Order: sequence, then C-alpha cells, then structure tokens
Amino acid sequence: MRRAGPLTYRGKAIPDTTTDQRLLDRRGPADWVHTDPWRVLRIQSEFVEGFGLLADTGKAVCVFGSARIKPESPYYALGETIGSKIVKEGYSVITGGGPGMMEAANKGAQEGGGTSIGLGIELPFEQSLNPHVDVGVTFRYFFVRKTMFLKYSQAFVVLPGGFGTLDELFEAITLVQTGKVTRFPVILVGTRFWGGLVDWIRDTLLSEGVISPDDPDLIHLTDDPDEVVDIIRTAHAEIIGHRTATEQASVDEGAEAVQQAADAG
Ligand SMILES: C/C(=C\CNc1ncnc2c1ncn2[C@@H]1O[C@H](COP(=O)(O)O)[C@@H](O)[C@H]1O)CO
Repeated sequence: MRRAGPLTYRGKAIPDTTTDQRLLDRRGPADWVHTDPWRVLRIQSEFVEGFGLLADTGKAVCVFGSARIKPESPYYALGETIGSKIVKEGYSVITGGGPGMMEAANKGAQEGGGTSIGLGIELPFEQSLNPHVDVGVTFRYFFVRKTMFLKYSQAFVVLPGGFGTLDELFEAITLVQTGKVTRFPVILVGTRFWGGLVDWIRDTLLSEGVISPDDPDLIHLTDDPDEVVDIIRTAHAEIIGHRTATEQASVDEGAEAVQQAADAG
C-alpha cells in the first residue's frame, strides 16, 4: 500500500515513483508550463500579488487616459492638476502605471503629497512603470489588472484617451449599470474631447432603447478639476448617507422583530 497525501494506492496501482521523485526530477518535456492549468496558477498568483499590494490602500480614485499624450499637451497639465487635487482630497491615485495621461496623474499625485499607485501591464514591447509611481506592480493579464482597478477604486476619472481608455471606461460603466459595483461616479474630463461620445450615448443609444433612461446620468462630463473633486465628494457623501440609512433601517427592523417576539412570548 502507498499513501500520497490524501491518495491511497494498492497492488498494481502503486506508482513506480514517489511524488517527490517526480517533482525533483528535471527530465521530461516542459510543455506543461504552457498549458491552461499551469496558467491558472499564474493567474491566481497575480490576484494574490495584487490583493496583497493593495489591501491597505484606503480610499482611491482610478484615473484612466491615453498612453500616447505627450507632456507638452495641455491635457497632460490637466491630468497632473487632477492627480494632485484627488490626493489632497484624501484619496490615493491609481493609474495603469504607463506613460501619457497615466504618468501625468501619477506625477500630480506625487506632487500633491499623496499615494501614487501604478498597475502596469506586460506588453509585447519593453516598458517600465512611469517614474512617478510610488507603489506599483506589473501584471501579465489584463483582466486581473482590471479587477484591481475596480476593486480598489471608489471613483473613475477618465481623461482623453483611445481604445484602452474606452475599454476601461465602458467596463466601469457596465459594472455600475448592472449593479455589480456600488454606484461610483464615472467622470469624463474634456468636454471637447468627450462631448461627441456623450451626445451619441443620448441621441443614439438612448433613443434606440438600448440603454435605460437613467443610464446617461451614470456619466459626468466636465473640464474643471475642482468639479471632478466636487462630484466625487458629493457622490461619496450620498453613498455613505445611504449606507447609514440602510444600516439604521436594518437596526430598526431587528429591534422591531425582537419586540414582536417579546410581545408574543
Ligand atoms: C502605446 C504606448 C504605451 C502603452 N503602455 C501602456 N502602459 C500601461 N497601460 C496602458 C498602456 N497602453 C494602454 N494602457 C491602458 O489603457 C489605457 C490607455 O489606453 P489608450 O489606448 O492609450 O487610451 C490606460 O488607462 C491603461 O490602463 C506608447 O508609449
């Protein structure tokens, strides 16, 4: 009889080698390293690293935006100002850790004396986290990284950007729309840049009936960094107020149930 962890083998079923022998034997094909079960372990380890890094983050705002916009652009200065104002309001700033608008928001967060977080992504070309990231990790898998953005942020600020930014914007809106995350504010910054998209959402998506009448209200649009912070502050005050009211209602319900039980008994 052979025991191997929880397994028991008897007779002809007893393997020729022990688990340790097989683990320590370096011979044999290495194809299994490229199989999905092995990838699942790597994916798990990315979640563990991400949760481990961010668990103590406290309140945070995620800032999405183009990787391609240069520091000379007025949008860069706007991103920097917004990063700075967000940390002064008591939030950490989380970005994708890359260049462009991500770098601008991280730079502002650093200059504002707050926590500047970058969640980088491995790309086919060499790239490192921008120099204004104080706390960072680089992910292999986009979807693991997205989970981190969404799990650790209480608001989403979307600066001008391309496909990557649009992907992140619509992921955040979809999760809010479907009630998968708390109704956190999604704020587009740049009326000239985003105005056409917002009009299309109202004129086409709404009028064709593919979104609900309230859905356009999930998105705020502004050019003003102070308004960005005001929207976040107001939304969070409402969420906290709502939670407190819900908690009070559940305390009241509990007290009523206890009273009814006492009256009945
Ligand atoms: C294209 C260039 C660099 C790409 N590097 C990126 N690093 C980190 N995160 C990125 C990068 N590219 C896209 N992202 C993510 O998508 C958003 C920006 O995408 P867009 O298509 O540029 O709008 C951004 O929020 C990131 O999370 C050139 O140097």
